[in-house]
Amino acid sequence: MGQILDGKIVAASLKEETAAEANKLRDNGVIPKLTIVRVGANPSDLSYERGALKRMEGCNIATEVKELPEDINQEDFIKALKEVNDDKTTHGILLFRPLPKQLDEEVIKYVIAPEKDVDCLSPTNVAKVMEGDKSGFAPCTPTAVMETLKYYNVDLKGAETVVLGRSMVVGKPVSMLLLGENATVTICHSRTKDLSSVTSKADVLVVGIGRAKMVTSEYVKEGAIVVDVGINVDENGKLCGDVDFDQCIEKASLITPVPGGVGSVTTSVLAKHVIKACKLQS
Ligand SMILES: NC(=O)C1=CN([C@@H]2O[C@H](COP(=O)(O)OP(=O)(O)OC[C@H]3O[C@@H](n4cnc5c(N)ncnc54)[C@H](OP(=O)(O)O)[C@@H]3O)[C@@H](O)[C@H]2O)C=CC1
Ligand SMILES: Nc1nc(=O)c2c([nH]1)NC[C@@H]1CN(c3ccc(C(=O)N[C@@H](CCC(=O)O)C(=O)O)cc3)C=[N+]21
Repeated sequence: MGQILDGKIVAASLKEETAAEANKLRDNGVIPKLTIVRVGANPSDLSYERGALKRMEGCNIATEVKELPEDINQEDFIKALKEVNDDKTTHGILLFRPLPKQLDEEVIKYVIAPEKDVDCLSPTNVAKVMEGDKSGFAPCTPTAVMETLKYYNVDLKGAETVVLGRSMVVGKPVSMLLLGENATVTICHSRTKDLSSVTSKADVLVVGIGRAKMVTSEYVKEGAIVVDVGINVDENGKLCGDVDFDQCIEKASLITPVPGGVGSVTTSVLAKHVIKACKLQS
């Protein structure tokens, strides 16, 4: 029977450091601030927004939500985003993804100011993640995975790690961050053949696929460390991960739950990034 990797403890530890930094900045007359740009009122955006606002408040970081109409056109959206770029009181910008269909992310990603881009939309920040250049911003969720492993002293050097999922939000960046810690990284996706035979070789398995409880015990090696990034709603309307926790905890040595795992660390990383952005700009 494995042990639980408690995201709430990791989040609280990060929060403490970040709040202290925010207070130092405030003592010097700088008020760190995150501006959230939300288009429409998608439930998953709103649930992340609630968590983020609460976390910023706990860290003494100011916030503003710029709510834009669901049907806003590309030109008006870019104008609004540039206003936030130019707003001297805003240090970090969070843009919810995916954007509605009429907005072209391929264009917009070049508009957000890289030094305020705390969740890694800008190609400048994506490139820094690839290069292992820590001066930019890696996306918050993959960083939360790394912070969780670090807090629990998981040694990644030479470890056989398997990442399940290859999105730009989770799978690809977390693979680069693991590589940066000298892990051996295998990336799996929907076309991977014989998926469970690949994942069951992993010392550390990171899962972000958006498929409720798909990862059952045959995907997991005895004694493996399992990190579940998934946030889904199960048939009873309850939050659940991509990993079947009750099955996999029997085999894993360490495992993150949902809720209370990586998801709870994400907003603390966001706060940490706002402080980093604020220091870069003041
Ligand atoms: N904790 C947090 O703060 C956050 C959590 N999430 C959660 O993480 C999960 C992943 O999100 P995201 O990366 O945005 O999702 P995407 O839908 O963008 O990507 C899913 C990835 O998983 C792969 N995949 C899907 N189904 C399977 C399958 N049956 N077998 C193997 N691979 C599969 C896809 O493969 P292919 O590329 O071949 O299609 C794709 O690479 C979701 O549950 C989401 O809610 C997301 C963001 C933040
Ligand atoms: N640029 C961008 N980055 C994101 O990270 C992003 C996004 N856009 N768009 C929306 C989705 C959705 N998302 C959620 C994260 C946490 C919860 C959530 O429920 N969190 C719980 C904890 C869950 C847990 O403990 O695992 C909480 O904060 O209390 C929900 C949704 C992020 N997203």
